[in-house]
Amino acid sequence: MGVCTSSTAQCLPRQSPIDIQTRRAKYDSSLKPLFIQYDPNTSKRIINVGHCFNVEFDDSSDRSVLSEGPLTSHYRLRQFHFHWGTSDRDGSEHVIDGQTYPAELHIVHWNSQRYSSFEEATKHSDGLAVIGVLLKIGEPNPVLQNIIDNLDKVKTKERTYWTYLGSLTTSPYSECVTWVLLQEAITISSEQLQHFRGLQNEDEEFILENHRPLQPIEKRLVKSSCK
Ligand SMILES: CCCCCNS(=O)(=O)c1cc(S(N)(=O)=O)ccc1C(=O)O
Ligand SMILES: [Zn+2]
Repeated sequence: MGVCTSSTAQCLPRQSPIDIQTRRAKYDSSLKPLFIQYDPNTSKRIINVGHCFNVEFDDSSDRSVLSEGPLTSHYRLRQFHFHWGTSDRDGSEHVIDGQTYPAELHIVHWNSQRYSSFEEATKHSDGLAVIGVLLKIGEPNPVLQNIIDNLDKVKTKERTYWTYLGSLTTSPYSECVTWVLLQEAITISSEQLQHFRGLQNEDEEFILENHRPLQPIEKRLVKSSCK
């Protein structure tokens, strides 16, 4: 079955991002800890894609993978990128109990256990898994400064998360993403964040913001890995 990219009779839309209302999130004791294994040597390049910059990884083999948690397959690291706003007041895509954050990191993985390519995976409801990490203003973050070589250090030993079924937050908004949103935000300094707004698109205009508006949760349930 193809991925529903619009609200059709047989399925309600599952668009992202959403407002995570923590009191409505349901603890699911069957949710296991995430297994994250990243090899920083698989990082390939950083590329300005016009609305954002992506740090791309060599995804020709399962050297950097995500599994366990809410997932029933292993997912191969593809790229990571950030979303931000025109000021530190907002910029994250997901919102927690109505609270926006100044930015959000998305670490994109595709289901290499079931599908032969990233492009093929995006056509299926279990094709992608994206880890969302909220960024709050605080001390300059050395890891962010050198995130490419330190992706491995982004892993924290015990991490709790929310998870729900959603979509890409950029066109074509394919409903192929299992979202795993870490409950612990990491810090970025306002000065570091200002560098993001200095990026320019193909028309040499500054990319001042790139976060999608909230989408209706419909009948979806957000699960939590902790009580
Ligand atoms: C059918 C083609 C889909 C391409 C989606 N690519 S992606 O790496 O998953 C991605 C995800 C996202 S998101 N915010 O994780 O949904 C944003 C941008 C991109 C991108 O293409 O740069
Ligand atoms: Zn994103």
